Amino acid sequence: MKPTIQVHDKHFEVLIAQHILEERIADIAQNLNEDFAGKKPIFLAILNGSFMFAAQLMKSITLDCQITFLRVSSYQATESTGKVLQILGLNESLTGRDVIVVEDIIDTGLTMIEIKRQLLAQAPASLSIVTLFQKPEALKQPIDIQHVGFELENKFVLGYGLDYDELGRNLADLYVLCE
Ligand SMILES: O=P(O)(O)OC[C@H]1O[C@H](OP(=O)(O)OP(=O)(O)O)[C@H](O)[C@@H]1O
Ligand SMILES: Nc1nc2[nH]cnc2c(=O)[nH]1
Repeated sequence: MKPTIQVHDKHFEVLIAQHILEERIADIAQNLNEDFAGKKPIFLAILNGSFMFAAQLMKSITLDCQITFLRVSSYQATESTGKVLQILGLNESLTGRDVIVVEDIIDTGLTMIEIKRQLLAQAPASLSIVTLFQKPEALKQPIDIQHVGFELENKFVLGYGLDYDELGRNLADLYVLCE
């Protein structure tokens, strides 16, 4: 039996070890270095979950580039419009820039679809999406993602920046909820 850890009331086991995650992140960085050779992209890392992925990715990026950290807040605007997602912390103009959005996970895809819509309104030269994890079966609408680190089954995961009720973000491996 695999060893498990407990976070709050739930048990998790290792799904992907740190060294595998970090080898794949180095490959993604290499692809980005090639895709954006001669350009000065701006990386937009979506907090909180992407902090560990973004830090590891940037260590292998050799381009002249900027990085900035955004938060998205979703709140109930009115009963009729339902959930509204607002991007916070974006002070730079993205017009004419090569923008690379860095996410930890795309699950239903609804967060990323809305982030994309708002960023495209600023007329960037290009908009690329990089996510460490994606759950293809959970996607609610098709979405163009340029770089995916790992495709996962539709199960709750934890660690490497991702939380369960705010705990577990500091775990160096990726864990999955035990069945
Ligand atoms: O594809 P979706 O179903 O929309 O889910 C993906 C979103 O969920 C996570 O963020 P979360 O809201 O948990 O915030 P956090 O990054 O601060 O943990 C993740 O970082 C994505 O932003
Ligand atoms: N921690 C965590 N956050 C998520 N946000 C969307 N999907 C997930 C998931 O599987 N785990």
